[in-house]
Amino acid sequence: MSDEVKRGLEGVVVSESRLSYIDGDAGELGYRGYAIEDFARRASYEEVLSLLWNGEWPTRSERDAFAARLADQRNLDPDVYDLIANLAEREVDPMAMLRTVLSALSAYDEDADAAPDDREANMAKGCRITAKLPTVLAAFARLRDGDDPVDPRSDLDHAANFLYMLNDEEPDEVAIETFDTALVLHADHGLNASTFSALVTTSTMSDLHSGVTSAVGTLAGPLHGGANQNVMRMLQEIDDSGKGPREWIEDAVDGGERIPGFGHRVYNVRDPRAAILETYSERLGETVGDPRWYEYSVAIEEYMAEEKGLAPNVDFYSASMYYQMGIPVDLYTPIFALSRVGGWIAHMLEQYEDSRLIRPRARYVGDRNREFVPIEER
Ligand SMILES: CC(=O)SCCNC(=O)CCNC(=O)[C@H](O)C(C)(C)COP(=O)(O)OP(=O)(O)OC[C@H]1O[C@@H](n2cnc3c(N)ncnc32)[C@H](O)[C@@H]1OP(=O)(O)O
Ligand SMILES: O=C([O-])CC(=O)C(=O)O
Repeated sequence: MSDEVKRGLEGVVVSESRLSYIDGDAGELGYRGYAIEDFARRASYEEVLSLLWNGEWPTRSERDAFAARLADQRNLDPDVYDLIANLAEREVDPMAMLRTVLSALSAYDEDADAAPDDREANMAKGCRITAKLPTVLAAFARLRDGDDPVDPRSDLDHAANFLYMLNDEEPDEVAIETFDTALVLHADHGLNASTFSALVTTSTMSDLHSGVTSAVGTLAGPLHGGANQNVMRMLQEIDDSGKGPREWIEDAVDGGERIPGFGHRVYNVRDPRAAILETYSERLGETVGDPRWYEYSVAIEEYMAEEKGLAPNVDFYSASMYYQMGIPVDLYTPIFALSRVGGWIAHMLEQYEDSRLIRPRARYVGDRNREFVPIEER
């Protein structure tokens, strides 16, 4: 058994998967063999979920049935609204809220007692979790602002319904397309840290809710999903500083800061999702007549490429895009979770089919053979 330490498990292959293909040198990403550029703007989040969970694109009638199944599960138990209201009153961080409420949802799940690897029960749980998370987040966002939650509408698709519940207003076509594409692009990405964390949890034959709860906690960190809100805070700091974006970023880099939205464990080139999200960020800037956030982003990208050889990841252009949609900055990471939950579930479904306990080792570098001294003699 080798004692070589692979810090951060970099480059270690721990399993096989048919879900997403990533070529980090070519900057390519595909779900189940389909390149994201071919479907990101043309397939809805519901279709992508169906592809990830079932292996094939749904036909129109399959898509409609699946979308209706999800739409049917959007309501929350009144106890869950009470929990969200309590957390909103305490002004907890939205990711901590999401993690807490997600865990609580298992208490209300009618398949809670099913065997952890029961595929039918897991598909049903997966639909309920995915359908309820947007209701949870929108209710929280409204309650903390002193507004009543807006009931979900079953006649709206997943993306449109979330924006409707958040703003109490039907979104326009541009907002729906933008948000739906963001959901599609964030849905899966190989064994990223949060997906891996879900898989570690369910490799013990723990249940789907536990896996998703572990994953939300992992996504929250600033090195992973938490980076998107830090990107927007950086753009706001630049705006407030009175400095140009290039000058600001140069000072930050010279000061040894890590720039959110740049660098990646797998991509050595530009993240292909960033290219698509950039077009939406640019378009929204033009639509609202304020290209500032997009222009700052472009200037930062140029500097980072020239001076650091680093390219943007998925969290970089999504920040200015969500901001221009009027979404509160601390909701960006929970929105990432609303999408990635589909990928987490897909990976757990895949793993349950052929599961083995995930249990690596650490090389022990501490003392050995020390003599025990009882407490009375210490
Ligand atoms: C959805 C996602 O999770 S995408 C990633 C979101 N996270 C971020 O955007 C946070 C900023 N980025 C980072 O911190 C890193 O690039 C990570 C965490 C994404 C990847 O980390 P790792 O693969 O461990 O790379 P590592 O931290 O070893 O970085 C390699 C080198 O690039 C530098 N580097 C990497 N990212 C950045 C950055 N954002 N800003 C400045 N320098 C950076 C490191 O300082 C390091 O330089 P060194 O070798 O001279 O010390
Ligand atoms: O794959 C990763 O390590 C991070 C990432 O881009 C994602 O989870 O979408």
